[in-house]
Amino acid sequence: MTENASAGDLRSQSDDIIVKIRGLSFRRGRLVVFDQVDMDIRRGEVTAVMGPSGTGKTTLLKLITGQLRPDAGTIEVDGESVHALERSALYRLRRRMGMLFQSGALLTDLSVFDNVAYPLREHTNLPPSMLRKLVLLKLEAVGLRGARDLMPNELSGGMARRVALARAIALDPDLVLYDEPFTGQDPISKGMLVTLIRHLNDAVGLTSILVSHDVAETAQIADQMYVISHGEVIAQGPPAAIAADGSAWVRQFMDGLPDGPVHFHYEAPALVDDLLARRVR
Ligand SMILES: Nc1ncnc2c1ncn2[C@@H]1O[C@H](COP(=O)(O)OP(=O)(O)OP(=O)(O)O)[C@@H](O)[C@H]1O
Repeated sequence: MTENASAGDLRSQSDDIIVKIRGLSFRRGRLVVFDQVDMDIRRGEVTAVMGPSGTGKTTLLKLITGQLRPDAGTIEVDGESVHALERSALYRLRRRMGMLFQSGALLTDLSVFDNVAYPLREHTNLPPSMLRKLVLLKLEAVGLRGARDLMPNELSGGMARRVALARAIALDPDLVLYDEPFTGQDPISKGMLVTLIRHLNDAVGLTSILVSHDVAETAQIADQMYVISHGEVIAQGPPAAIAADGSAWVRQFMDGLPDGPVHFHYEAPALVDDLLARRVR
């Protein structure tokens, strides 16, 4: 074995973790969103991040992509410390991350084909014939090659989400971040998206981070799950281990119980004090 080969072998073993989060702390004013959080996202897997509403799941994705900066701690993506990178290096790293955000609507004036072609036109100088092939392959991967000429307003919600997914993988990212991909979908579209996320992850060789409230759907396809609440990781492991976790926090979330350690009310003074206070707001 040559020196290079052994170095490569070593790298492939230690590179098992593609996103490494250590001691992550982040506040929004007085609100502690994350307090000394550690997480490992393993390469090639689907990792779900779950937790009650407002617990910081979207914030976590924005921290991973460098849109937000932690107050303390580090986030490494493929060995690169996201928040230590110069702007141009951060943009290069971001190109390796596909994002399917809930709000990531399609460009309404562009056809399905042109929506998927958009990142390729922006970031590459591919000749048109090559670009066409790539776009058709991405659309084929989400089952919508035949819909290439439709406009976004001619698509169902589920189809639009799939086109957005084709666009998210247009630049062949290593990592895809999904923020609530199932929101607003009917059960059939939801089922289709669930299958598609798993299938793409394995067929294209991606790593997926999936933020979702949909416990059943997510548990179906995740290799690992993190449950976060009140700024901390309260459970982690494969779905079967989380399902067997008896802690009240985890049970409340996994079983969708309205009552439990997580309160329905956002932190506030006692209602009677608030109502009697001589204030205008
Ligand atoms: N721009 C902002 N300014 C101030 N506070 C914010 C801002 N964005 C989010 N927050 C607060 O940070 C916390 C985490 O928000 P985040 O959107 O990450 O939660 P989430 O877990 O994704 O919620 P949901 O499941 O409801 O989408 C919330 O309490 C929210 O009110």
